[in-house]
Amino acid sequence: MRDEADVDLESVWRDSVATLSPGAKVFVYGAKPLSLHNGILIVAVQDDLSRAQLESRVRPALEQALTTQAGEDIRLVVTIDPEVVDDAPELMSPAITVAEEPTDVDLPTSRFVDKDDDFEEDDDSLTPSWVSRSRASQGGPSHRANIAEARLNSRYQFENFVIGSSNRFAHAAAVAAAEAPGKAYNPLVIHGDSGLGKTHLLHAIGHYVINLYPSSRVRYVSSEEFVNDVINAIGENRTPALRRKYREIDVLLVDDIQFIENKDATQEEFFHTFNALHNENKQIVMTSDRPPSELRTLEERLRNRFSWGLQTEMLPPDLETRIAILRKKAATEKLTAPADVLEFIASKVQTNIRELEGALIRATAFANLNGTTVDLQLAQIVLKDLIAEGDDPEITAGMIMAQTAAYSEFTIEELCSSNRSRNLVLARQIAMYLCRELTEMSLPQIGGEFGGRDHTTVMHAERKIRKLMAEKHAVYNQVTELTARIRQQARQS
Ligand SMILES: Nc1ncnc2c1ncn2[C@@H]1O[C@H](COP(=O)(O)OP(=O)(O)OP(=O)(O)O)[C@@H](O)[C@H]1O
Repeated sequence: MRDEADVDLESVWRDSVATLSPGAKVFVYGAKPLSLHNGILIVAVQDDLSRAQLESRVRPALEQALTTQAGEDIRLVVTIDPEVVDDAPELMSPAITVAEEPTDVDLPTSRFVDKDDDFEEDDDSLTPSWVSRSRASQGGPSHRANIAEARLNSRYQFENFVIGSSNRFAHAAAVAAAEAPGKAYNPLVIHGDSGLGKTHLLHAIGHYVINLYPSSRVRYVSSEEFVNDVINAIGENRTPALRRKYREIDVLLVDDIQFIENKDATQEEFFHTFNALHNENKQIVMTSDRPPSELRTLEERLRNRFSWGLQTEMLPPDLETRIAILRKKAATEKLTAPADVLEFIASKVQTNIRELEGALIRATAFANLNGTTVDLQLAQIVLKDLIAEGDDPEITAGMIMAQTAAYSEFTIEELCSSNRSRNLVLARQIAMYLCRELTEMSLPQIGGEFGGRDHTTVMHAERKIRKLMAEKHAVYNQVTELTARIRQQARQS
């Protein structure tokens, strides 16, 4: 039996719920696990009815799943506590399988120690904003299952997207495709370098379609996920099921299509999926780091298909757009920074909007922790080590993992393992955050580096560390120190 103090309750809970059937998940929705002692897991629900349903409909299956996940016999005790449940993060949504690993108790000796730690799962980033509206208006299990399918990030909407000359056309094409799916531009291919907003537009299309046509079936998928789906389906002899899954979709949003280069079976499957959807006037939108004509090892017939619709390029934003993006970011994330600081950051970070946002977050986090406000001098000091000088050598995931391992006293193998002890989780999340911030790797690529984790795990880690940096000196310092070490190693190598 594992030591209960070592059990990460929320992730055990989430993983257990994820194994339930869609019908059963509905009765667990909104429940919040409170504590685990001597094999008794106390869970809070909203009211009497929720308790009765949980008790009568899913108790055996849930206890079984919890027992498997926790590695010890678990019995459930269900209490009613509306206040606790109101605070429950959206990750309890039955429709969404997300990340792993929060922590919430004292941490043992390690550099990655934060005694005041109040980690909690917080994956609202994965919960579409229209969930609540839909719940109120439709609310049924099948509708919620649809939301899982869509896998949209609520932060990426057209309203949060700043339009400038570098992305105006791509934005207009995206809106047009969302307003008239399958009719305006089909397929729509959005291409451009890393961190320029392609994924943002892809999700925004999904949100907009669902807002306009609530019953439509939308699915966002990274092409790495598509590749995995194909490989698994072939290995498990369930290709017909895979075909059904993708061909029943009304709007298919495929991120980073360049990853299917060199993957013959995937290309074959995608070709047929593409044809099936296109023949039925279903909308297909894809992003790529290059124009399809430059995807050299992509089969000619696919390249040919991709040129049927519209291809639009996103370019690095000009200074004004960068400042406007920072302003918008500051407003939506409630970060306070004066105009000269925004201009300073925008003038220093020119090619990657993710890096632009990261710089703003670091500067405001530092000020927040020190009970001061951001001014130009502070921003210059804080960002000294973060901002690349243009000729800086490339930083790799390997460097980040090696430095994190050395600094945290964990091994690289442990960072990639499934072990969820609290300090290790924090070290792993910081390393994932740094991969996101300092490299151009996609979420699935980063997940792959860390023992084949799902891209939602990386998304969660990024969000978690951003939040913790603004709240915890220790975490801010660890991230800053590690960044400096990684940059130094990159310069020396
Ligand atoms: N025009 C914009 N307005 C507001 N935010 C933007 C804009 N463009 C990009 N961003 C933000 O920049 C970050 C990076 O964007 P995104 O992930 O969409 O880039 P990408 O082109 O898909 O990169 P990659 O190819 O590496 O996946 C996101 O947080 C996104 O919200």
